[in-house]
Amino acid sequence: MVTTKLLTLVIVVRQQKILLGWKKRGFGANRWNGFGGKVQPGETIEEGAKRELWEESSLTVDNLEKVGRIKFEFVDETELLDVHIFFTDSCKGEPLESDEMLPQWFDLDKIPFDEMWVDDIIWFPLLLQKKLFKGYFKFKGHTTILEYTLQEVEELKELEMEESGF
Ligand SMILES: CNc1ncnc2c1ncn2[C@@H]1O[C@H](COP(=O)(O)OP(=O)(O)OP(=O)(O)O)[C@@H](O)[C@H]1O
Repeated sequence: MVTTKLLTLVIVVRQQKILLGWKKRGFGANRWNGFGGKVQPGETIEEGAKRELWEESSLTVDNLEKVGRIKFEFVDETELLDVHIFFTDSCKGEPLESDEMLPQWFDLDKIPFDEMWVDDIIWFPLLLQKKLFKGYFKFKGHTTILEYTLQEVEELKELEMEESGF
């Protein structure tokens, strides 16, 4: 049976720099990524995104902008990842290291894509151009993309429809 895990990912930009965290443990360890994790029962996706941002970086934010949604499939695995991606340029506080993440600011033209998930270099340009997007990536293992689709969408509601484009 195929199950789907609901996940969040928050990309923080401030003063022309992007904040990434070095994931110290768990899924995607030893890579730079945005902040996020599993949505818990009883919280909305945006609440889950804010909670993970706070837990992993100590930053707070009033509003997150939803910018994209990507589904990930891994061959020979029965769990799909449904990642809801948010952006903020108005978070508060200073980032602090947590058990899970070591935060670091990067210039926007020096994003360390060679130490990130291999899909990131494909969709980050849309995010940085403030486009809305949806995508699907099929992985073999954790470093090979077998196939993918990535589309800009006009409206947020196109991200809400469960089966659209996937
Ligand atoms: C396959 N290509 C990918 N490309 C970019 N980002 C990816 C990703 N696959 C997963 N992600 C993100 O990685 C985090 C994992 O979160 P993850 O550690 O599993 O969640 P959470 O912190 O709840 O876990 P614990 O309960 O601590 O184990 C989460 O933000 C999720 O969106």
